[in-house]
Formats: sequence, structure tokens, C-alpha cells
Amino acid sequence: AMKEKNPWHKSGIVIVAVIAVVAVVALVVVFVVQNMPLPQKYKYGIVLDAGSSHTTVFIYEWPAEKDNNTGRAEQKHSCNVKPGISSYAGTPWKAGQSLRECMREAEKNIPKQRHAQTPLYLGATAGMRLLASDEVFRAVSETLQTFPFSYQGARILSGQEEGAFGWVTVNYLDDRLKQGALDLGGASTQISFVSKMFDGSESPGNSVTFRLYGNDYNLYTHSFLCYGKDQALKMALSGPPAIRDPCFHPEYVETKEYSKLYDSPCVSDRKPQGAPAFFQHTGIGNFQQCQDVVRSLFNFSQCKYSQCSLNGVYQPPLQGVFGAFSAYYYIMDFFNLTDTSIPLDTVKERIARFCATPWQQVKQQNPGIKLKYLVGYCFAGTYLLTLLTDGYNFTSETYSNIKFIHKQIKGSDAGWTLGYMLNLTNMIPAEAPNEPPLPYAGYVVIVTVIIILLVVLFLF
Ligand SMILES: Nc1nc2c(ncn2[C@@H]2O[C@H](COP(=O)(O)OP(=O)(O)OP(=O)(O)O)[C@@H](O)[C@H]2O)c(=O)[nH]1
Ligand SMILES: [Ca+2]
Repeated sequence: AMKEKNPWHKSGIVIVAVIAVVAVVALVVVFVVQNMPLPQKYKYGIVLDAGSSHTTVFIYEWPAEKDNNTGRAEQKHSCNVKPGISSYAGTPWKAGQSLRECMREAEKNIPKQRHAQTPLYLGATAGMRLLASDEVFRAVSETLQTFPFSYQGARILSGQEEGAFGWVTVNYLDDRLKQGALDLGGASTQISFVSKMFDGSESPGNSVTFRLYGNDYNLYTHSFLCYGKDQALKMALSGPPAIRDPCFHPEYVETKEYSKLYDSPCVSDRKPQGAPAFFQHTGIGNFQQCQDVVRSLFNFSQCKYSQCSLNGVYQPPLQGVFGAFSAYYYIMDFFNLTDTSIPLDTVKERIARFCATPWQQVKQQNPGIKLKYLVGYCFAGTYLLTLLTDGYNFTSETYSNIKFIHKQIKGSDAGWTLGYMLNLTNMIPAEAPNEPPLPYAGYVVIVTVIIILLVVLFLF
């Protein structure tokens, strides 16, 4: 018997195919939608960095859904107030007022429903260490309490904390490299790094221990009070009467007030008897001589440890790469020298040539630069180099281990504030994060391809 052609046979296959395709599409859609990352909800934290020359309000945010230690905190916003609260010694109430505008910005940047749970910290550094004014702190606290955040108090950080939290920040977003941290502030400067040669026993005061990404770290850290850029300049000026100053450009002449020069504890005991009210500050622009002046601020005569940096302070041998931020960055950025593959000798030559350039010419060549910064780059550049080489013992060979950085990956500023907040909110990641083996898109593609293959197989 002849086999009759079944008209349903062909269309049957078509129907099955259509149903199969619809089923696959539906499956993929359901599956993609179900697995879609949920719309992120964020938590927030605010840290005020009350530095010697500024107060900066930092807002951090991190995903609320994830476990405490896996969602990465990032800087969402920052707002800068100049001058710093330590400049309001005579008028403490103004210190509080000065923060209002940036705090209002913080209110706008954080969703209202999160305000009450958002911790607010103020940490002050070298400027307040030198000033130590209870009135300024009281005024600032009062102002901060009028905002709708969860105020956690204002305090002065120790030098160790300032150095250690700077190190945490630098290493937080980059969990592979363990880099040291170099911070050059206005009133103090910090160096922090991990060294095989350091277990804390030789100088316990320089030791801080951390657990980060599954490893324990014994961190060496030291803060040099008065060795920030601005206080170091005061010390340099208050040496032997600086009538002809090698750290300022030729043709630079300025009448300055003696009392302003001696207004800080870093130099107050150097004030000469019967000093005149004013003095003429005249530049001669000589890098070598300026470097000698800077060296005279460092005491190398005594060291009761196996080795020291300056002023008899213990320092283990340098190890690894270093992130150098704050004024380190501002200065080298101005000189176009943030690239440390440029040999140290070339760096010196460039700064020396800049110092020797007459002031009028410097001004003409740098029209966009604020004069208050421009006038200081000869000293600042010389100070930076001398601190790194004579102070911390960087050499022509190890100089390229320094990376001059401003922002961290993802745009967070390098500095102690992020590390400080992570520590106080228990968010310093003790263990390495557990990442899924595949990125989300790859996972969707692979699963889809497998389903299609299975369907095709099934059809045939
Ligand atoms: N050239 C330049 N200098 C800057 C800039 N911003 C700040 N500075 C100066 O760089 C120095 C260091 O600044 P910061 O790191 O903010 O210091 P700080 O936090 O106020 O001081 P500390 O309390 O000692 O940490 C100070 O002398 C500032 O006046 C800038 O944009 N350009
Ligand atoms: Ca600082």
C-alpha cells in the first residue's frame, strides 16, 4: 500500500518548532529578568578632613544589599572649605559657620531617607594638633549636630592613624599590589609601608597591624609633625636671617611680617630677641643652597636604632612601590614630573632651572597658576626631593618606585579619610572578596547558547 502523504506531518514539525522557539525565548527572558542585578540601594558615610590648610567634606557610598565587606565604598562627592578650622583660633564660632555650605551640599547629595543612618565623622590632623583648641572643636561639633546625619564626633587623629589610614585607602581599591603611602600635608608628613625587615620589635611606636584581604600586615608608619610643606617653609625662613633666600626666585622681593612667621609652635622658640616688625624677603634662586637650607632642618646626628630616616626616627629599609599624594602630587604635577621614569637627575635639573628663573619671568610663563602657590614651588620642589632622598633614603634607582597619584581607581581621592571610615564602620575587608567566576553577561550568553543547542538537538 502506498503510504499516504500526511499533510499534518510537515506543519506538525513547524508547530513544534515554533513552540520550541517560543519556549526558549520565554525561558531566556524569564531567566534574564530573574537574574537581573537588582536596582542598587546605597548606604552613605561622611568624613570631614580638617587639615591644616583646608576642611574637605567627603561623601562615600556603597551598595546596601551586599555583605558589609564585599560592597566597595567609593567617593561620591567632595566639597572643599578654605582655610582650615585651625585658622579660627581667635574666632571659634566662625570655624563652625565655615562648614555650613559644604554640609548643605551633603544634605542634597544623600537621599533624604538615608540621612538619619548616615554616620558623620570629623577627623582633624596636624593643624589642630598644633593648635589644640577646645573652643574650635566645640563650635564645629555644635554646627555638625544641627545637620540630620548620625554625628559620631570630632577628634584629632594621631600621626600613626593618619599614616595608617592613608595606607589602607591606597590599598583598598587595589587588592593585588601592596603599596606604601607617602602623604605631604601642610603641617605634617607621613610615610607608611610594609617591610620584610620590620616586625615592630625595634620601634613599637611605629607599628600598626592590619588584616586586609586575607593577610596580616605589620605596617611601619611615621608622621613628622612640622614637616608638612607650610611649616617646613616657616622653619626654613626662620633659620639664620633669610635676607637673601635661595628658595625663592631672583627678583622676588616682598615685605613680610615677622610675627606671622613665628605664629606656630614649630618655630615659636626660634624667634630672635628684639626682632623688627617687618623684614624684606629677597630671593636669589639657587637650588643647591636651598637644598642645604632644607638639610639643615633635618637632624642626622643621632640614631639609636639600626637605621633612621631623620631626627633620630627609626625607619626600616624601603620596600615596594609607593603612592605619593596630596602636596607630593600638586608639586610634581606643576613641574610636569609625575612620570617617575624620568631620571632623578633630570628632575633635579628641572627644579634647579625653575628656581634660577627670575620671578617676573616665572609669572609670565605661568599665567593660569595662583600666585600663592606659584611663589612656593621652588621651595616645595626642593623640599620634596630632599625629603625623599636625604630624609627617607630613596635613591636614583628606587625613585621610580614612587607613583605620584591624586585619585584612586574609580575616582576616590587618595588620603586617610576613606580608610578612617572603613575602619570605623568595620568595612576593612579582612578576606579577599568572593567573586562569581563569570561576569553576568558572559553567564547569560553561555547558558542561552547551551539551551539553543539542546533544542536543536532535540528537534533533530
Ligand atoms: N599647588 C597646590 N598646592 C595645593 C593645592 N591644594 C592644596 N595645596 C597645598 O598643598 C599643601 C598640602 O595640602 P594638604 O594635603 O591639603 O594639607 P592639609 O591636609 O591641609 O595639612 P595636614 O593637616 O598637614 O595634612 C598645603 O600647603 C596646601 O596649601 C593645589 O591645588 N595646588
Ligand atoms: Ca592632610
